[in-house]
Amino acid sequence: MSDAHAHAPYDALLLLSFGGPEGEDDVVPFLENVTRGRGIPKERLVEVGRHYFLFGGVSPINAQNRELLQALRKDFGDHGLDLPVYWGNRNWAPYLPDALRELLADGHRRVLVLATSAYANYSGCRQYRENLAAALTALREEGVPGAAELRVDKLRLFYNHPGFVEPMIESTLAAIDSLPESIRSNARLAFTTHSIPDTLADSSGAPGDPARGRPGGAYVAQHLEVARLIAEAVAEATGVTDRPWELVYQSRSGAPHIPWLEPDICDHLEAQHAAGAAAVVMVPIGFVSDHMEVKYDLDTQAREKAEELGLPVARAATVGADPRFAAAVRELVLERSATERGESPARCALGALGASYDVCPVGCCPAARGAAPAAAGADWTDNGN
Ligand SMILES: CC1=C(CCC(=O)O)c2cc3nc(cc4[nH]c(cc5[nH]c(cc1n2)c(C)c5CCC(=O)O)c(CCC(=O)O)c4C)C(CCC(=O)O)=C3C
Ligand SMILES: [Fe+2]
Repeated sequence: MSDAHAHAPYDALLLLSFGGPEGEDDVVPFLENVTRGRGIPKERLVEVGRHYFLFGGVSPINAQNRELLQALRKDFGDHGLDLPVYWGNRNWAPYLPDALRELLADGHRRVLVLATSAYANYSGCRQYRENLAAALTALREEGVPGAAELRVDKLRLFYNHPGFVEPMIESTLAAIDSLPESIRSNARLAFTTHSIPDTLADSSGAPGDPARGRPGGAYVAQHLEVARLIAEAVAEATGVTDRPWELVYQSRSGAPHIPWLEPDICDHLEAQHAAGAAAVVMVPIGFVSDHMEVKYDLDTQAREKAEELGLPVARAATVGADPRFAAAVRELVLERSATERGESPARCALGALGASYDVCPVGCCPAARGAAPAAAGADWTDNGN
C-alpha cells in the first residue's frame, strides 16, 4: 500500500555523508579533500594516513552507508513510502554534486537531506549545508536542467530520537554483558564523541539556545543528554544504580596549543584505572556507524592503552543500519513532510531538550573562521524560485 501524499511535498531523500577511501591509492587524495584550508598539522595527516593504511586504505564508512541505504529502502518499501533514496558524500565518491545530478536527471526537484551526524556542530551540520550550497551553485552555473528549481531541506538533528538512542541502550547492555560476569556490575561507562575545538563547541547550536551560553554549547549539552538517557536505561536494566559514567572525547586533530574538548578517552582510561575501575565500557554516542574513528581510535588505540594498563574494556556498537534507526528516518521524513504541508505532526524526542528545530536558524553552528553560503537553513533564500 502506498500513499503518495505521505511524503508530499518531497520527491526524494538524499543520504549525505562524510565519505572515505576505498583503497590505498585513495588515502592521500581523500585526506587532501578533508583538510583543504583547515590548517591541520602535517604530522597529524601523516599519522591519520597511517590509520587508514593499517586497514588496507579502506575506511568502513562507505560500506556502512551502502548498508544504511539498503535498510532505508527496505523500511520505506515495507511501509509503503514510495520515496527514492540517493547518496552523496562530502569527501569521497559518490560525491554530493554527482548525487544531485542523478536525482535531477530522474526528475526530482524537492529533496530532503539526512546528514549522518546527529548533533549540533559545524562539521556535522552547517558544513553539510555549505556543501549543499556549493553543489547547488555549481550545478546552476553549469546550467544542469532543473538545478535552478531544485530545493533542498535538511532533516532535524536526531540525537534524541528513540530510534537513535534505543539501539545504543541495547548495544551498551550487550557490551557490558561481553565482560566477565564478575566485573560487569563494576564496569563504568565512557560515552565518547569527536573532540572539536572549544570555540566551535561553545558556539554550537542556535543563537537563542540556552546551552549556547555555556561551555561546550549545544554540542556538549546534547551529548550529555543522550549519555544520561542511556545511563539511566542501563541502570534500570541492570539494577546497578550507582554506575559511574562520563562524557569523554576522541580523535582530536588540532595543533596542541588550541584547546579542544577534553578529556581524551586514553587519558580517561588511565584516570579510571588509577581510580580503581574494574572495567570501562566505551559507548561512541557521537557517531552513527562504526567507521574509522571507531575502528582505529577506540578499537585499536584505546584498546591498546587499556591492555597496557591491564584494564578490561568493551565497546558498544553504533546504530549503523539498525532497522529501528531506518524506521526513525522514515518517521522524521513523514513528520517533516506533514510540517511542510502546514500540519502539526507529533515530534518524537526523548529526554528534556525536546525535538530540534526543522530549519537551522541564522547563525547556528558557525564555522571557526569565515562564513560561506549554506543551503537548507533560514540563511539560504535561493530556494530555486
Ligand atoms: C564532529 C565531527 C564528526 C562527527 C559528526 C559527523 O559524523 O560528521 C566527525 C566525523 C568524521 N570525521 C572523519 C574523518 C576525519 N575528520 C578529520 C578532521 C576533523 N573532524 C572534525 C569533527 C568531526 N568529524 C574536526 C573538527 C576536524 C578537524 C578539521 C576540520 O575542521 O575539518 C580528518 C582529518 C584528519 C584528522 O583526523 O585530523 C579526518 C580524516 C570521518 C570519516 C571516518 C572514516 O573514514 O571512516 C567521520 C565520520
Ligand atoms: Fe572528523
